[in-house]
Amino acid sequence: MIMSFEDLVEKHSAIKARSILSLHDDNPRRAQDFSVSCDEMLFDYSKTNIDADARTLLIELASSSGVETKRSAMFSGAKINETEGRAVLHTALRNLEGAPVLVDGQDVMPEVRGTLERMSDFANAIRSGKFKGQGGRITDVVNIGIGGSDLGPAMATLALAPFHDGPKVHFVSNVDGAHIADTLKGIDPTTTLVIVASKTFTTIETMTNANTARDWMANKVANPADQFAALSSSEERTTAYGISPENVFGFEDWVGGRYSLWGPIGLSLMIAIGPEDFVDFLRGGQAMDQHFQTAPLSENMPVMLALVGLWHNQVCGYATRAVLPYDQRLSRLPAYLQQLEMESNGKRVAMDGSALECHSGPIVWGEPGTNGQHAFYQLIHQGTRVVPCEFLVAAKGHEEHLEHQHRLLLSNCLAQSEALMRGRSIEEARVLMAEKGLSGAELERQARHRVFPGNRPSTTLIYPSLTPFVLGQIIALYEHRVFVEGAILGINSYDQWGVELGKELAVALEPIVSGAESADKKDGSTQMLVSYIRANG
Ligand SMILES: O=P(O)(O)OC[C@H]1O[C@H](O)[C@H](O)[C@@H](O)[C@@H]1O
Repeated sequence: MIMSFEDLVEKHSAIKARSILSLHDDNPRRAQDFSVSCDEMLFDYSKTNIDADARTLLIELASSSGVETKRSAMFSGAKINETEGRAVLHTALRNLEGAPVLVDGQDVMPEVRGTLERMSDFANAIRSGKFKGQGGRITDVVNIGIGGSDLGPAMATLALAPFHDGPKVHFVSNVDGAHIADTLKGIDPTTTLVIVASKTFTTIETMTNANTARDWMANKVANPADQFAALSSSEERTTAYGISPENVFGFEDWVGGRYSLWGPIGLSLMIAIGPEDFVDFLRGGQAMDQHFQTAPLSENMPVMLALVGLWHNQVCGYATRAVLPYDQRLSRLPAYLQQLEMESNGKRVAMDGSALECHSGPIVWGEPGTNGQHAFYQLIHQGTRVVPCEFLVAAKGHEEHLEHQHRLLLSNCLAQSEALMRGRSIEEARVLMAEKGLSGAELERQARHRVFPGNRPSTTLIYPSLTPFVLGQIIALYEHRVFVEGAILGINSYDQWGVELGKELAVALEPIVSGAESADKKDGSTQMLVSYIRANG
């Protein structure tokens, strides 16, 4: 049977009046029945209004969209990125001791393993002091990259702070000179390694910042190129830039930028935590790959995470999704997921170029808890729009001497999903106001402001503690969620044409902003802004 979103929308109209809390009351085992495990990680989606029938329909939607066939195609190296004619094989980067993976009939694994070994040797040399800068042992590493060449390593390096035992790692991405100026301030160029991370090695922000870093280093270091490394798929351009081939780590076009943390783009992370912990991170990703490929759809974590997302966005019509890690070290996860999810699934046409009949992927946003509670949770609880929330939390923190703080963190996380589901009725609010000594019209007026509609959906991903392995599982989980969502929507999750127009216009605007060319051919708004810049800049 071919399932469609219309069938699901119909199902939703039939069940939406029922509260999530009543689903729990009716089925004391609902939490167990509506949650999925992968190793020690647990994904609880019981605080949504998905019931057994809705889940069956969602799984039928996944099957009838060919998710399983498409999944095999991806893992086997088929060119599923059809608009760019490329395979999608970031999974090969974590295929440790795994089977051969063929692209155009050639096994890519020997090269993947060779690059991982070279990265490990290089990271060890930096960490042990064998690789020296002009001033001696490397104390600081500056990763210059943007988008996928920044968000992944920056997010993961912060996430794994308790595992850092290498030099200090910094990240520069923005073309705004403030970013590199603030980062380089106070760092010694003679003991710094600059890593230029760019798949294409043409990205204007990265190349501009790389040139700035090279000039900064050239003031103090005789041969700055010796203290530069490059992570790229363009050997030709890294060579032209003058970086010695021993310091260049390449990867193929079948690794998409936003999926590239697992290979050379992860070098700064590897230098921070060491090759062994980096391999543990890969093992976590690999464990999720194996789960994704083998678990039945209803027990498959990426599949269920994707289906819950589709239910909320395409079926219920909730346009955004909040990602709320109760884990300060995952504070860059929402930004990382914005690229992963919105650059992958923010598409308006299907693979064949026809207009999409439903909405594309949702708007993803978020901040870590408990900070967000004191900022935007007001809207999540009492605003007129429903925002499905995805909580993430570790059962155990790394700070053993601060266990009481971790208990507070956990209690807050659980309290939020409970509050969203349970809400507070007008009757309960009236009782509260009466207890405060109010009565009559004032009691009624005040009570109305204290009503929480409740019945607001959330999911919780809980894991033992944030280790390299667990981080690998989390990232691979979200990658596969994007894949499943894209496969069901019938879009190409692996191109990103939507970023091109702005880039082209920026190049054309530079001479206009600088005054070398006239703004006459531009629209009125652009002309006015250019005049303002010329007058005030
Ligand atoms: O790694 P690079 O080639 O420098 O690309 C960096 C980023 O820029 C592009 O605009 C894309 O939107 C991103 O997907 C990519 O990660």
